[in-house]
Amino acid sequence: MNPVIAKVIVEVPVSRTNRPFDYLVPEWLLPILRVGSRVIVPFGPRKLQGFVIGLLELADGTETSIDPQKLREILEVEDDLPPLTEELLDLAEWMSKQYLCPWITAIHAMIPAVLKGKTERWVVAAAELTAELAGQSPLLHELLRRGAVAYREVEQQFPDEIPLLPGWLSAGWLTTEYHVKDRVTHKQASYVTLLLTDEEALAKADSLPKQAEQMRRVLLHLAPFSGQPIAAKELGELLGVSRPTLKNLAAKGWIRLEQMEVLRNPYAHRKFADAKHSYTAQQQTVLKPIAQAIEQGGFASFLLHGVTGSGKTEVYLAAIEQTLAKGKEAIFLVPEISLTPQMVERVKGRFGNLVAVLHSGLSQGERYDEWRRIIRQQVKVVVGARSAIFAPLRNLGLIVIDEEHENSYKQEETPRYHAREVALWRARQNHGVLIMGSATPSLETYALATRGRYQLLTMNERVGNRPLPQVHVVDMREELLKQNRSMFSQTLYQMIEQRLQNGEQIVLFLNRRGFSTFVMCRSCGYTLTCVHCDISLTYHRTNHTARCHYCGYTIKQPDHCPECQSSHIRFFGTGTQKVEEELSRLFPGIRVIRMDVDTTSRKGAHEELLDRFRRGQGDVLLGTQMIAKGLDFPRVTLVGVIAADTSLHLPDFRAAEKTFQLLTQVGGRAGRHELRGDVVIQTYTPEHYSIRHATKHDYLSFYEEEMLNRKRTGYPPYYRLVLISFSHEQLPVLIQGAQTVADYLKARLQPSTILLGPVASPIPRIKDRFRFQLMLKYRDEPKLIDMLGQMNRHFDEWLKQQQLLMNVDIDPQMLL
Ligand SMILES: Nc1ncnc2c1ncn2[C@@H]1O[C@H](COP(=O)(O)OP(=O)(O)OP(=O)(O)O)[C@@H](O)[C@H]1O
Ligand SMILES: [Zn+2]
Ligand SMILES: [Zn+2]
Repeated sequence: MNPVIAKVIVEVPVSRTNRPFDYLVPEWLLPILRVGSRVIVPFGPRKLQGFVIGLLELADGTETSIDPQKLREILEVEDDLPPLTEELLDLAEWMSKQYLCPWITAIHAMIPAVLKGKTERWVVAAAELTAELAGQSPLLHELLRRGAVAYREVEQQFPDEIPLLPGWLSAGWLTTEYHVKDRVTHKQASYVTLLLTDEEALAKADSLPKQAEQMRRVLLHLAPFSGQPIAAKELGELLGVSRPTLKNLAAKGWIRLEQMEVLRNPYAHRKFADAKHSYTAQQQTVLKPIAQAIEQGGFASFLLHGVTGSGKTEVYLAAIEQTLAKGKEAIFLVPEISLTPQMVERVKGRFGNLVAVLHSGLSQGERYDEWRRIIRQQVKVVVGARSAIFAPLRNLGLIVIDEEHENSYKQEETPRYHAREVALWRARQNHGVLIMGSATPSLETYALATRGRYQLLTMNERVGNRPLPQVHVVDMREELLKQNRSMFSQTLYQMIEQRLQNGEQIVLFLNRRGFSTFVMCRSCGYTLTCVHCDISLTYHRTNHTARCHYCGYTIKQPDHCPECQSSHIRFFGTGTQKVEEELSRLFPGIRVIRMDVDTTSRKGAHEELLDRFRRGQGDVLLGTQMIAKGLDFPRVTLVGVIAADTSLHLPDFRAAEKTFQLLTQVGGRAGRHELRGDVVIQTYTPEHYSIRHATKHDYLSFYEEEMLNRKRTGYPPYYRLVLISFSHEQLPVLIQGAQTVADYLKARLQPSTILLGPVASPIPRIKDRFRFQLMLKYRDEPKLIDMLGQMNRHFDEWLKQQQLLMNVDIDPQMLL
């Protein structure tokens, strides 16, 4: 037998060990060790977890510098099915280069938390384990009797049988599972599985003595369900059989009694309706090229630009259906906040049990269960938020990204990946189709589509020719002149009143982005901006200054507006609670359902509130960003935006884009069905182009105007950005460190690349650590990523000595 060497990425997340180590695979582990397996290896004096990224058999004459004699052995393989596919391992390698992170960090982004945290390993009886086989070993016997045995117990009670486990695993007699040790622990239940065939069971039932009435009843009941686990509780309730009866049957080897974790299905209690329509003309038009691409196979990418309510979801579902018909699998990404029961219902309604749903509302255990169904190849469609892009499907044919412009597709911690980029990589690798959809595509994506990098598909009409809602813009400066100091304009007030009379519903949206951070004149709408950067200055309460967070420009907070001399100049903001109070004061008896971080922190609260609103138990749904998208309520005929400006004056070059997107998306919630809709946007800057174009639902005009701005100011998509941020407890060390890195970069960057900073970060101190940043703007610097990788390695030791944290963010989304 030739020695087999495994290349293992070990769980030490420091870049010094960002390379695989060689280990020898002991013969007894060969049956289950695969590329992608999770293993335990000796590392120095410790035992660590790691992942096998490659296997090498040393046949005679294999050219290698490895001396197997010197290698240490892998101690254990932790799962019967490897949690990572070879494709995902390649992806991890690519991510580690692209996003400058250790391999192990990229791998961790791909697997459920359960496989990282404190977990307890169990050995569980599987389908092929029969009474006859169980006779061979005390452990197997125990397994058949109890269904599952903790690995801890195996080590203590049956140590001699450990080397046999891999063989049994690969024979399908047993599996291993991980149960989370913390409080989100697994659900335990007893299950009974008939191990006899239908006829055998009937025969045995006949042969039983009279006094074994209970046993007979169980056999007769189970006969039609041979091999299927039935809840013991159910048997108890139905047949009135007792626990000892089941134990007796198990001892005879006729049934298996499993005291084990149930695969939780968080949607088990829901009924899903499948509402399939005949496609509209526009849906048919866009589906044609998509269908062709799926039919042909091979990589293809589309941007589906469809106005709100144009039926994009229906297009995605059709594409998924066709992909499955070709024998392939699909990933359907949606932003976390759109992962509402409504959305899940539509997908489950169409594809039923072939769907796994992954989102943060699930407990760790539930997530792990859904993920395990994918690993076991029991599902064909994975719906989920950002990290679902790593679903370990083996035959991926289609990736859909709904609301492609959403921020949440970018992970804001290491690895700082963008799901869109990962999706492109996977679609290419799998020769699959990528569909990105949005009513308000990001500028980056739309620009690429106009240059032919993605095929652009457009749907500019709502389903059933329903009109887009009429948008009314209210100038809040005039309201102030009219002595109206309430947060509701006359227009909005009257429209709310009228909806209440008609028994129709209202969505009120409070833009919380940029809450109270910018300085604005309430008389004329003037805001303080940086003279160098065209970006709003951020208010600092501590010393009453306003500062630019890109270049550091600072001024004292003025007492009077520089434009109109009014003294009503101050920082800006309102909370949802205040709006709710005001509503109750103005409209006594109004039923408000408030959705914000406070009311939705409890698990399931989000769904519950939406459900109440859907059932008509509220007149108003009042909320922040989380109500802006994906919702489809037939009785909503009015959408009000309390203050459109807050997101407009963020110190972020995407402020106008974000505002346009938000206004268009919230507006899109009105009048989606038979009833016509109105949208009221309250603003102090009605002339701003993002508001003007949103009013007319005019994406293209907005796009063109914004592109000109980006070109002028040198921002994406014309330039690309890298944000390098630093933090330290002591300001002098921090500034010195940032400057040192800046000098290093300056010496190596091409002259055309712009380096901004070092300058204090927009949030200059978090948890007692000061923060500074550098920003790179570049157009054409092909070696930049490599160079940043070198920079990382160059400063690694030094940063650690200085206790300085440095973070590199490629194509940053959040500049705060
Ligand atoms: N061909 C069709 N015939 C009839 N109704 C349809 C059709 N396609 C979609 N619908 C319905 O129209 C409504 C809007 O469709 P859908 O939610 O797919 O739009 P969307 O483009 O995803 O909207 P948004 O981007 O605003 O979330 C839904 O209630 C959907 O069930
Ligand atoms: Zn500036
Ligand atoms: Zn003013």
